[in-house]
Amino acid sequence: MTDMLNVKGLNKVYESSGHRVEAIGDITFSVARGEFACIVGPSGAGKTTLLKCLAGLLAPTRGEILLDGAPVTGPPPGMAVVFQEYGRSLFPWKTVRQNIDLPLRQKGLPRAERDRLVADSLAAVGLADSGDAYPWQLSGGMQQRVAIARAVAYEPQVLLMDEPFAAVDAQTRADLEDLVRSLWRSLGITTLFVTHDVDEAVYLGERVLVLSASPTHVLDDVPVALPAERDQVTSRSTPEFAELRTRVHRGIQEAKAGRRRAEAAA
Ligand SMILES: Nc1ncnc2c1ncn2[C@@H]1O[C@H](COP(=O)(O)OP(=O)(O)OP(=O)(O)O)[C@@H](O)[C@H]1O
Repeated sequence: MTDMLNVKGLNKVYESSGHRVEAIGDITFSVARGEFACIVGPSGAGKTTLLKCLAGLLAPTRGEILLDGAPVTGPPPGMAVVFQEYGRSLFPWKTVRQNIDLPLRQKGLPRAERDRLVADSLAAVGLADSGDAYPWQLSGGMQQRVAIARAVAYEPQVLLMDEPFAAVDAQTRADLEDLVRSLWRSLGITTLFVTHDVDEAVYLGERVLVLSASPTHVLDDVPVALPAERDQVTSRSTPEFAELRTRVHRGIQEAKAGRRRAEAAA
């Protein structure tokens, strides 16, 4: 497999009026084409900062990000992002269909192709009948499915997701996890999924990257060798799942202990 995403020696320092925060110390990793990688780390580890850099929304202080071999210097056309705040990411004055269609128009696709992509993506997320609704008429989980449909319709090379299910209830969350995994399996989009939930990371990913506390580096890179066909009840209760969960939890404990040591030394 060739690399779709290369992150080399990424460093990010926030500086404002004399105040300096080194959010990302030194991160290096790559994601293969078609891979599903999850990123976990303690709160404040710089996960959102990392994703913003990957999405070209924030310039790294040092280091380099390559998307399919080309440096990311601004929002790349081949990338779609799904954020936690779905409410804010959809335009309330546009229908579901129009929300999904907008980036496709910006891409310059012809009408017939846009119509097909919108219909297919709505069907894929189980919202075939909700195209004419407005986002505010839908539940939180449905709105998040619209955000996912919009990302998928765009046919990105890479899909970045930043804690996309943090604000929905547990049952909806499980449904959305299964939806994202099945879309990934059928479409093969290279996916990077940030979560603070260890079980979610193991359940979804083919690999889990554990980040240290800020200034961040990669503490552990855990391959998830669970069968591709996963099920909320069965997969989560296997000994393999428990082993992976323990390894990732240990990494996060280590990250937090490292932060406490750094704070004590400061
Ligand atoms: N715009 C900013 N200006 C200054 N510091 C910032 C800015 N954004 C984030 N930070 C700091 O950078 C560090 C990393 O923040 P970031 O939001 O990337 O972490 P995170 O891992 O996504 O956190 P959480 O899991 O709590 O969402 C934190 O110390 C945060 O306070």
